[in-house]
Amino acid sequence: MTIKLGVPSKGRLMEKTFEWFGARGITLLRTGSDREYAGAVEGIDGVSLVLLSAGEIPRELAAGRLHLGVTGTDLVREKLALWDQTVEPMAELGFGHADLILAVPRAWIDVDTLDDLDAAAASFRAAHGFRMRIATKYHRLVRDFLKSGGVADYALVDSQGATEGTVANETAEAIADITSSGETLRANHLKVLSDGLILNSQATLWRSRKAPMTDQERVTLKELTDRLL
Ligand SMILES: Nc1ncnc2c1ncn2[C@@H]1O[C@H](COP(=O)(O)OP(=O)(O)OP(=O)(O)O)[C@@H](O)[C@H]1O
Ligand SMILES: O=P(O)(O)OC[C@H]1O[C@H](OP(=O)(O)OP(=O)(O)O)[C@H](O)[C@@H]1O
Repeated sequence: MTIKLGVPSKGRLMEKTFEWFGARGITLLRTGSDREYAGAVEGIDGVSLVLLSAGEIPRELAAGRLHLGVTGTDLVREKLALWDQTVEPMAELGFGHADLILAVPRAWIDVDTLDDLDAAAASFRAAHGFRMRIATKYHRLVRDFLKSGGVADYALVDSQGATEGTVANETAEAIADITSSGETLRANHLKVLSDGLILNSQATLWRSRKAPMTDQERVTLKELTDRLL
């Protein structure tokens, strides 16, 4: 029986996570061919590496199938309703920084705040006969944010990628997505509302509150976290 550590299976998050563990004397590596999602942990016994999509790590932690996992704050808050009852943040890793924001077309010169958006939403509905559409993959976070901001007259449109393109493609009027450098927003003629920051996110090491452990696994987990934190 081993402690299961979930890490994003590709891209920037995987590479930076490998570096972060490596700097603490724990080597994470992919094994097998380039395309095989198999991995190993060196430098400590009793820990196995599970490579999977960053978006699936919250669910696996909550289900207790992973003991530890690395993924963004945004994905944990979005995917887990009562996130603090199922997972515990152990360390912010200092990379994967991104802001979840609400943005509208730059051409909407009268819309700079949530209050303005609320007013624009009402006139949009009156003019078009349907609700202003906001494209996002962060349904829970956006709904909660708009509720607390007093905006109600909108419809969410699901967008799992290239979300900033939905406005030019006329499938949405506004978007809520992650931004880092701001390049993608600029290139798609969008601007962030002045009070449109929904969440600051970064890559974080999480511990499952739900994963069952044997006494030996408990000892291994303690040894691992002592070395990492
Ligand atoms: N441009 C960016 N800069 C920094 N971090 C980002 C950026 N885009 C996304 N992230 C972060 O990276 C993490 C993974 O996001 P991503 O959407 O790629 O995961 P995913 O849904 O698992 O993707 P996939 O299904 O393609 O594996 C999230 O926590 C997100 O905040
Ligand atoms: O502010 P920037 O530095 O331009 O980064 C923001 C972009 O990065 C992410 O997309 P990603 O490249 O992961 O592709 P996706 O559209 O498939 O999510 C995110 O969804 C934004 O589109």
